[in-house]
Amino acid sequence: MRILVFGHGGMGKIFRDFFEARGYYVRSYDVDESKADVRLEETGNFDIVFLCVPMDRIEEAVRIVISVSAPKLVVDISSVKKNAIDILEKYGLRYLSIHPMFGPGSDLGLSNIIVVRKSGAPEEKIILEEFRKSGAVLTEMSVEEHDRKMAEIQGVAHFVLFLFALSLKNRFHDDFEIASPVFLVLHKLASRIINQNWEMYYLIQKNAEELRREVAENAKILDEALSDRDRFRELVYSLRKSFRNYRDSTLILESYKATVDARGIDELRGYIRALDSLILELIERRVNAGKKVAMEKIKLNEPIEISRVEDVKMREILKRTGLNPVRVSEIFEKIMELTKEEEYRVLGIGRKVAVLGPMGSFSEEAALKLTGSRLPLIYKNSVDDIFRAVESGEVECGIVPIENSTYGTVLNTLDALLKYDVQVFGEYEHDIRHNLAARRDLPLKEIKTIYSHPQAIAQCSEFINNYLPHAEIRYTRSTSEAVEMLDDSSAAIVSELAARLYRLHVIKRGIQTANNNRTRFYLIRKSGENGDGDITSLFFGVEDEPGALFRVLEVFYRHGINLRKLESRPAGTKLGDYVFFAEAERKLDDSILSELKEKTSFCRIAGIFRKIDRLEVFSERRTSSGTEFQTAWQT
Ligand SMILES: O=C(O)C(=O)C[C@]1(C(=O)O)C=C[C@@H](O)C=C1
Repeated sequence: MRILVFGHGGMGKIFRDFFEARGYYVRSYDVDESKADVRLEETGNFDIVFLCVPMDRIEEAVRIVISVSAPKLVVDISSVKKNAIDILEKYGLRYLSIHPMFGPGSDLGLSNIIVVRKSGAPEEKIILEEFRKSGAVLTEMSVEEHDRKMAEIQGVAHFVLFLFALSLKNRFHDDFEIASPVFLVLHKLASRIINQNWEMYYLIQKNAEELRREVAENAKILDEALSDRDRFRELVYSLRKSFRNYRDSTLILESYKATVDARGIDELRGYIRALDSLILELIERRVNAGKKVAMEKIKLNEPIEISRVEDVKMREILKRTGLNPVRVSEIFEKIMELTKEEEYRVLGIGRKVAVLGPMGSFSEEAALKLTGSRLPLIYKNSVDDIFRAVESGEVECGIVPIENSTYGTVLNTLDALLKYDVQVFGEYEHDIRHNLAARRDLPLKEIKTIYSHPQAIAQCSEFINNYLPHAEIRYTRSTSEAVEMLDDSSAAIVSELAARLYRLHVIKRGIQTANNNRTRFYLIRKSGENGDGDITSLFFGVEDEPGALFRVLEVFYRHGINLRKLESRPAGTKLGDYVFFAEAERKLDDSILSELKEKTSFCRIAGIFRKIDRLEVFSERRTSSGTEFQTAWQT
């Protein structure tokens, strides 16, 4: 979907940045071509055109658009609808008519967008859905109702501000020695509208003729009421019925301080203090909003962490700032971390799970299945790092791959299990399905390069040989690195989760050679009392002499215990020294263990556990005051 924003003023810039941050192809055109991304002759090939020009230039813009192209949809954003709609109808365009009730420099979050005409075009649905998802409040109404309401909302407000300006024009200039916050806010607002396109305000006022008369009448009523104390009190009390909510007016007035032009070291320090308290107030409000989001997510069964939402946000933020982008992203990452921490806290989730990163790994996929995706996952770069985090108590639990049905034992997990002071308390089997994904819907023959981790490439070799023999294979360290490498003619082999997280187009699902490609994961925690279950993992060593291993295996044989796994690993002492790792299909009791100890040079239980399908991390508890979420580490 190609979007052309016609007009690169304040509103045009908002829509251009908005859609670009969400991954759309957007270009802007302006009659002042020095501001435009594309020249007029290049504007022919766009599906949607946003008309972001002053209201008195709509007809001119429409004529230009239709002289070079036939867009599937034109979006009108004017503030008074009657005139604009007449023009769009006159030229027979398929259009969406909205009134975004905000001005240049605003953010779409929480802004009102009124929809007065829809065309039913599929592109329109996508646009409105993007607005809705970004937190804009969409309201539908007819053209007539819109214009009537705008007379009240915009007409009266602007009229009063013009009146304010007119009454004070010879008394104040921009530079105030002293002024109250209310005065400063009104002065700024009046200055704003006075300095914007007067024609737009003229049209808005034209649409509010009757109400303007009423305002003038009311000025007289107010003046008369003020001639008498009681009459004035009565008037104020009658107004209180309609104007009750002034809760956040202090924040509005205090935020005005951010716009003050402070001078001299003391004043500047005062200015920074005011900014700091505003920042703090805003962060607190943000965190509180996050907590409410968390409660909504529970109802919708959505994860707390949604990297797609965070990525879009970060892109938008970085676009807006001229500050060092690395520092700015660090600050916002920290703010989001704080928000997430509080989101987890409000749900009663304090425990953390470490998985192999980066995001989108199969370990994460397994973790999300196991935990129902509500747990704070900590992404580590290596299996060793996961073990370290568990051992040090940084996290309560780690999820590590132990065995793949095609590739066998994951040796570095075994080595780490021997090295670190942790225990296995559960195992989980996960289907590994590889997907061929790209940034766009790419026919197989057009794929020039395939990126992925060597394991994934190997597990999909048959598909690659049969369908992509022409493609060059490039190995990456991880799935997400593969995603980063993608351009318009390459594809990556990734998990379903990674495809979703990075919004890739899945060209083919399940391309792994083995139909039943599964990985078994161990769930590890800090060492403590042994767990319970029907499987025992253990390490043991034997003397370097004939029959030593046989004597140990004989113990298992005699007790009728099946060993489903037996591996030898270098002990790390000297060449030829090995330790054995075994998985016995039984909980080994003390008597068997003491027998084993007699026949081995050392014997250590790595864990007694069972298969689990779900890690319950919190449970709901109904109380007299409602539902509370409680942490419970149940396996
Ligand atoms: O938008 C949400 O879903 C939030 O919970 C807020 C927020 C944030 O702090 O910005 C936090 C967690 C999500 O990963 C995305 C964004």
